[in-house]
Amino acid sequence: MVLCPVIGKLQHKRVVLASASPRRQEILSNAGLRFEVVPSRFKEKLHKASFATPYAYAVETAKQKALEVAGRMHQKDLRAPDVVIGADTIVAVGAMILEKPVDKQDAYRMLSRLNGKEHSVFTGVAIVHCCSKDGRLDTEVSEFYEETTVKFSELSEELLWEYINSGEPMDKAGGYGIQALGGMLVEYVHGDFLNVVGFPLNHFCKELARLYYPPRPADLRRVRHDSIPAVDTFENLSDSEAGGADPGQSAKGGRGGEQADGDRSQAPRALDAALNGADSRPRFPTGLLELMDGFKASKSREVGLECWPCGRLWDPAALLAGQQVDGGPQDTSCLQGRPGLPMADHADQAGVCWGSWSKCHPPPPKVLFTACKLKLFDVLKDQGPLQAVDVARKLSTCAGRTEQLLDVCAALGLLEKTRRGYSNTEVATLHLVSDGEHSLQGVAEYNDAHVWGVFTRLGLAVREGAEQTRGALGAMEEERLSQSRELTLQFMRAKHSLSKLTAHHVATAFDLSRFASACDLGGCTGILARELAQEYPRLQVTVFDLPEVTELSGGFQRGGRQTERIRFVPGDFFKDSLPEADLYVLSRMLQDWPDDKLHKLLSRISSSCKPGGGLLVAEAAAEEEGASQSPRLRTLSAGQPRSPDEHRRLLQRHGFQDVRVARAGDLLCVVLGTRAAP
Ligand SMILES: Cc1cn([C@@H]2O[C@H](COP(=O)(O)OP(=O)(O)OP(=O)(O)O)[C@@H](O)[C@H]2O)c(=O)[nH]c1=O
Repeated sequence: MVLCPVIGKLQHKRVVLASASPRRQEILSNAGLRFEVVPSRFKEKLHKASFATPYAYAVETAKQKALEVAGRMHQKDLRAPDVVIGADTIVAVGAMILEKPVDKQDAYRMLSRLNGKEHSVFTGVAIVHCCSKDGRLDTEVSEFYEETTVKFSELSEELLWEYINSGEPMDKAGGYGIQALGGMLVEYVHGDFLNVVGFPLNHFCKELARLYYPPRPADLRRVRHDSIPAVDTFENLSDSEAGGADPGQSAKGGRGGEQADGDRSQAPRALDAALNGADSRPRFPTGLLELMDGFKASKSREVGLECWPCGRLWDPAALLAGQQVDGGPQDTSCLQGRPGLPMADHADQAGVCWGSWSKCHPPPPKVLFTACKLKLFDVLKDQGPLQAVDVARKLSTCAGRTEQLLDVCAALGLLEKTRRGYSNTEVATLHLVSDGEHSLQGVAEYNDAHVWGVFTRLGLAVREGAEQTRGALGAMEEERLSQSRELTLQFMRAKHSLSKLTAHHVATAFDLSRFASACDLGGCTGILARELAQEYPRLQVTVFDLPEVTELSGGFQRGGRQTERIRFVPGDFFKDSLPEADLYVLSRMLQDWPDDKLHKLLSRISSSCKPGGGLLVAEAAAEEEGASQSPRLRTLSAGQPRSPDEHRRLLQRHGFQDVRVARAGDLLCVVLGTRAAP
């Protein structure tokens, strides 16, 4: 659940918190914000007397902290983050400003001043939007402050010293920490508690709402005269209705801003839609995954050898040569009879005669993989729109070939081509930029480096009758396991990025609150475990995966409260005993294994599962009984999707009853069975 969808507005931006304060980091990460921490080096010694009010001092200090970090980061890699957040908390007794005590005596002086009295805590916050153009850093600063009143009880000398000797006052403004032992000194608080702790989260969200959702004309008539939107406005804003403007875009009058405003003035923001759709997760990128993945389906049923655009016939063995086309000269003559036909339409046909199509033209997945490998989308994200020659210069590639690559990417809907040059489309910004929260670069990398190779061998294999699809994929799996750490990491990155897109759907397809513990078998980097822990506050989750995977999973973790309830256990689910759990989870696992292994795994789970315990299975959904051709979500999976009935029978065969099936997120089939008494 996202309480404040406006936080999601920062989701696809590179956000930096310019603060070393662990409290600020915790407040913001608990709110669901993803950010890097770069403590500011700005020395907090502005001349206090030159400020008319204590809060003006706090705001200016916050701003200087953030600007210092933006400038330093820009200088360091000529690339500033998108947003830098700075904050400064001070305690004010009248006009006197108290910051962090320098030693115990100083702490004593401060606490004595606060003793038995009311004081104000101000936190100044600066949100700096950055943009680098032609090596120059441009910034737009939004700033605000929040005030909270705190009253201390009458405290004895002895108690004050005891508190000082606890060490708690030293890194805190005014010499106390209200969130810990210092809470005992406080008689009352008026205002935002988190503001005292170091960050006014509520006001921050309102400020984001003000920046990212400028008022609609209709709202202007009834807006209140303060600049802050009413409390109930930001909680109800939805990202899913294309409603959000980017402050950068709206300032520049860019297309995104215009579109958003246009939409909003026509359709009043439905409260319902906002509440139901208040989820900052992006839509499932079906088209993109099909593009990355479609070659598996087409290779698997590759019998038609007639190229759709040109009608030429090809030998299956020639499919192997399909890989060579991305560097070599292109034969595009067969497209000439159909001028203007988008490449994507050719790609659609690829399911019928993919191999021959790929011989004539660079196959779309290869184009995509090559563009990712060259970091094309990263360059355009930071510096686009760019002309082909400029892209070629930045990538150190051949200008002519780069233009071809850009044109194909544009035809595939990954780039937009205008007179100003090429820029990323929304799907590319979301999923093809390497550092994006929902980047699928890992999938592209893995498919390109490994899966492609396996499937290009498949044509030959089918022709010679040597192997079946699963055999080929089994070989891939063996290859994966026997190879290096880098290969494992590549696989993990791919699985990690896909799981981010599906985990929420899997975790919420059924109400799992009756289970106290869960074990995610083959849980890899723990993305689903995290989602489960987040959804079910009392659930303890074990991630069980091969030792080489659990060993590397640490690199994928980020903090947060849920992590305390997640543990990683190394092991092989075919050999080792399974960790005890009320609920076993297999997410996008079953398709990976040939039938013998699949039944072995299910019977091992069945024997470990206590009566009343559960098994949750999530797989790519087959469209209907027997229909199993969709390449959707088959990424990293070997076999064919099963229909809901096939899943039901599978679980029943292994002792699970009351099997329920749900479609989740359109593309997933999630199945929950309860272990019957033996
Ligand atoms: C009153 C109060 C303050 N604080 C902490 O006091 C520091 C203020 O100092 P700052 O200069 O604003 O921040 P910093 O810690 O020096 O970090 P930076 O942002 O890098 O300057 C911040 O930590 C706050 O949490 C608490 O943890 N609890 C409280 O009740």
